[in-house]
Parts: sequence; C-alpha cells; structure tokens
Amino acid sequence: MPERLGPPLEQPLFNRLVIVGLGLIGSSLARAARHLHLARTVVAADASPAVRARVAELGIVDEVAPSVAEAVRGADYVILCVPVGACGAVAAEMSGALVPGAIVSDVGSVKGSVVAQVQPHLTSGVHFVPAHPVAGTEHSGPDAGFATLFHGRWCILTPPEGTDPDPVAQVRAFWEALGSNVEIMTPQHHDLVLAITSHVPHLIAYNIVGTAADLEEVTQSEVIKFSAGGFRDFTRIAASDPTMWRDVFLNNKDAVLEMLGRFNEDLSALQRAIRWNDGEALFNLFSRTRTIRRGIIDVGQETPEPDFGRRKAD
Ligand SMILES: NC(=O)c1ccc[n+]([C@@H]2O[C@H](COP(=O)([O-])OP(=O)(O)OC[C@H]3O[C@@H](n4cnc5c(N)ncnc54)[C@H](O)[C@@H]3O)[C@@H](O)[C@H]2O)c1
Ligand SMILES: O=C(O)C(=O)C[C@]1(C(=O)O)C=C[C@@H](O)C=C1
Repeated sequence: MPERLGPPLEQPLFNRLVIVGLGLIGSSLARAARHLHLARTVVAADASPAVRARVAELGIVDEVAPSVAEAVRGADYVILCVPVGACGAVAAEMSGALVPGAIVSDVGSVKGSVVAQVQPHLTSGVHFVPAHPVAGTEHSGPDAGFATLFHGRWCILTPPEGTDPDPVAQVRAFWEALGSNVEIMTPQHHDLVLAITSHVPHLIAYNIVGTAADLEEVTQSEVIKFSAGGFRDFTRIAASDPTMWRDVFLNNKDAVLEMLGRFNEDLSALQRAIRWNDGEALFNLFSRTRTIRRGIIDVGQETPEPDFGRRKAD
C-alpha cells in the first residue's frame, strides 16, 4: 500500500466515478481513488482495446466499459484523462448520456483550449470544472501509473466564469483527498504560467536532445558516451509522450510563442555576455538561479522519483 496516502474515506465523495483514458494520469487516479475509497464504483473507458484489456488485468478499477457513452451513464463524476487534442471528441461522445448534476472534469496540461472544446457539448445541468494536476513523469500507459503521484503536488482548477461553487468544492475535495494542494485561477492565466514553467522547458529538452543527436556524427558518439550529467536530465524530459506534447504545443500556441519570444531575447543577452567576456552578468544570473533552485527544494516542491517497485503493490 502507498505509505503517503491516508486511510480510506468512510463515506465516498462520489457514487460512480468514470475515468476516460487510463494512461499515466488516469491509471494513477484509478489506483488512488480505489485505495482511498473516493467513489463507490470506479469505471474505466479507453479508446484502445489493448489498454482496456490491460486495465482489467491490473484490476485497478471496478468496471471496464466498452464505450465512453456506456461508461458515463449514471455517472456523477467524469474525468477526462486523454491528450488535450482528444477532449472535444470525447465530450461529443458522452454528451447525450450525462445526467443533470453530473460533474465533468479533466487533467489536461492546457486549459483554455480544453474549455473551448468541451463546454459546447455539455447539456444543461452538467457542471464543468477543469483541473490540471502539476505532477507527472516521462512515462505513459496504464503500467506507468502509481497512487501517490499527486501527493504533495499542485492541482490547478480553472472553473469557467459563472460555474456553480458546489461542484468546484467537490472537485477540490477530491484532489485534496489525493494529497494535492489546490489553487484556482483562470484558464488564460494557467496557460501563460504553465507555458514558461512546463511547456517551454519541454520544448527546450526536445530541441537540445534533437540537436545533440544530429551532431552525433561530428562528435563521434560522444553525446551518448558522456551523457551522465546535465544532458541526461534533458533526455528524461525529451522521452515524454509525443502525442501528449504535440497536443500541448498545438493547443497552447499563443502563450508558448509569447514565452519563447521572451526566452530567445534572454538567451541572446547571455550569448552577448559570453562573446564580450561579461563575467559579472553571467555570475549574477547564475547566482540568482541557484537561489531559486534552493528555494524550490526548501518548500518541498522538487519532483520525487516515482517508486516503481512499490507501484506494483498499489
Ligand atoms: N504525463 C504527464 O506528465 C501529465 C501530467 C499532468 C497532466 N497530463 C495530462 O493528462 C492527460 C493524459 O496524459 P497521460 O500522460 O496520462 O497520457 P497517456 O498517453 O499515458 O494516456 C492517455 C490515454 O488516453 C487514451 N485515449 C486517447 N484518445 C482517446 C479517446 N478519444 N477516447 C478515449 N481514450 C483515449 C489512450 O488510449 C491512453 O490510454 C493529457 O491531457 C496530459 O496533458 C499529463
Ligand atoms: O516531471 C515530469 O516528467 C513532468 O514533465 C511533469 C509535468 C511538468 O512539466 O512539470 C509535465 C506536464 C504536466 O502537465 C505536468 C507536470
């Protein structure tokens, strides 16, 4: 059992929780929800027959439904855990089967585009409370999930203007039960902040690993040979799921391009400092960033390494 999760709730928060997409995030939610008894029944839906079969084999949900529409029938809480580009299609599939009072949420890394894709499909009386757990790994699929993934991490809720406060409070209670710290902001603000703290860093990692691989011939394979240090950290991030990240960049285009513009300006300033031997500029920046890193560790926000050994026992 995951040692950092609390005891199961005596009274579950939901009756029928449906998780659509049982990859890293969806399967982690299923494991944690089952362990903590956050819902009476946990139901899985996934477009991939191989994933559905594997989820049944792992025994991490109560039911594996044959389709999204069948899964959400009678559900009081549905969480979309699919790539952000697929959220509109899933919302269309389930819209006719949702009952008034049901809460729909998601875990997408982009919020503005998900709200725009999902909201038009929701019938009256169905509440939409978008969410983004700022927790993950470079792995994907149902075997990669683990119940403690969200413990001690942020979960950002971005309810559209006019959302009923009760469903927002219920979604907050769900994430708090998983051990997350919940913060509320607008979808637009979320997308700007995450562009610089998550999306651009992934783009930089994809780019540097790609460039190094292209240079491999010139450096005679030294890229691989000497990749034990900083470069190795980039390769971890650059191993992240291609579908997920393609969708992130295509769905948060404006914010990413704006942050990239700023990033390029600052990179040019560093380039100039190196060219003109401006050691003071380099030293000042490196000192500032070292302080920032130490501050992050002090407040306990450093990414914990997932314990894949323990995961199998969840
Ligand atoms: N991986 C991370 O670090 C991380 C962190 C936070 C949030 N997120 C967000 O969580 C979501 C899921 O990411 P993941 O890492 O769990 O991905 P994943 O690739 O591990 O899993 C996605 C699952 O969705 C299923 N799927 C895809 N299209 C579908 C459709 N139309 N209908 C039903 N099922 C469908 C796939 O078969 C797969 O099982 C994404 O929106 C991502 O932005 C990811
Ligand atoms: O630790 C990692 O592997 C991650 O990339 C996790 C990370 C992040 O950028 O922090 C990636 C995307 C998500 O939307 C949230 C979390």
